[in-house]
Amino acid sequence: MKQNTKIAFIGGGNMAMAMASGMIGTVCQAEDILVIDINTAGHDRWLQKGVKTSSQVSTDLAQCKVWIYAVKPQNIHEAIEGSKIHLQSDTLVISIAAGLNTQSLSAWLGSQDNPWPGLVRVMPNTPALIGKGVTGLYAMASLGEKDVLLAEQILTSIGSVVRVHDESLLDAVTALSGSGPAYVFLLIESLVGGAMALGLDDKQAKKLAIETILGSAELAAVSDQEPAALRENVTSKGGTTAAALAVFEQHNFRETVKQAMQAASDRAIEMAGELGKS
Ligand SMILES: NC(=O)C1=CN([C@@H]2O[C@H](COP(=O)(O)OP(=O)(O)OC[C@H]3O[C@@H](n4cnc5c(N)ncnc54)[C@H](OP(=O)(O)O)[C@@H]3O)[C@@H](O)[C@H]2O)C=CC1
Ligand SMILES: O=C(O)[C@@H]1CCC=N1
Repeated sequence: MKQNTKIAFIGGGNMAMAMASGMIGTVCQAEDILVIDINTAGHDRWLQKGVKTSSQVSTDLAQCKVWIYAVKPQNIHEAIEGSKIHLQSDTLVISIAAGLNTQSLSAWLGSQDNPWPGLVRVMPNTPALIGKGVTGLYAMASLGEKDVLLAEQILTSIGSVVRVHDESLLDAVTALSGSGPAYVFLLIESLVGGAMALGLDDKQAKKLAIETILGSAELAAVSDQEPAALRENVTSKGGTTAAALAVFEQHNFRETVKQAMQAASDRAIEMAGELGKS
C-alpha cells in the first residue's frame, strides 16, 4: 500500500473502531484516517487515537482513496446518498454491512444504469480490535486486481482474509465468523455459569473458561488432527467428558448450532430484501 493512502470510515461505531485499531501502525497512521459519524457521542474516542472526525461529509472525503462504509445496514442507503458526490473515478469502496449485496450498493453509489464498479463487500468480525479478526471478502468482477489487493492488504492488517467468488456465500460467512464471536462469548458465559454452580468463584471460572477456549482453538489451528479426533483424545471411555458430551447430544447441540447459523443467514438475506431496493 502506498504511503499516506487516506482511508475514510463512514460510520465510526464499534466495527469501525475495531478495524481502525488493527490498521493504525500497520497499514496506515492515525492521521491517514478520516471518520465521518453523524453521532458526535463517539468522536472523543477517535480524537484520543489521533484520528480526525467530522459529523458531516466535506471535500476531505474526496482525498481518501479508500472509503469504508461502516454504518448499520438500515443507514447505508442514506449514508451513500449523502457522500457519493465526493467519489473519484479511482475511489475503492468497501462495505461491511451485513446482507446488503453489491447489486444494490453499486446502483446506489452510481445509478441503476451505471452501477459503481469499484466495490468490495466484506464481512469482518470484532476480534479485529486486537488484530485477530477474520474477514470474508467478495470483490465485484468489475474491480481491478490492484484494488482487490489493496482491500486484502488493509484487511490483513486486522487478521486473516478468506476470499469468496460467489457473493451469496458471504451470508454463510456472516453466520459463521461475522456473528461467531457472539456465539463464543455465549459459550464463555455458559461455562462460567456452570463452573460457579459447581463452586468456583467468578475470577477462577472466567480464567479457566477463557484459557480453555484459547488453548483448544490454538491446538486445533496447529494440529494435523481433525477437530473430531482432538475431541476423541479428550474423551476417555466411561469418563467425565463422555458424560458431558452425552448431555450435549441429548439436547441436540449440533442441530441447535446449525439452526442458529441458518437463522443468521436467513436474516442477512431478509435484510437485503427489506433494505436493498433502489
Ligand atoms: N458489530 C459487529 O460485530 C459487526 C458488524 N458488521 C456490520 O458493521 C456495520 C456497523 O456495525 P456497528 O459498528 O456495530 O454499528 P454502530 O451502530 O456501532 O456504528 C455505526 C455508526 O454510524 C453512525 N451513522 C448512522 N448513519 C450515519 C450516516 N448517514 N453517516 C455517518 N454515520 C452514520 C451511527 O450513528 P447513530 O448511533 O446515531 O445511528 C453510529 O455511530 C453494520 O452494517 C454491521 O452489519 C459487520 C461485521 C461484524
Ligand atoms: O449482528 C449483526 O447483524 C452484525 C453482522 C455480523 C455481526 N454483527
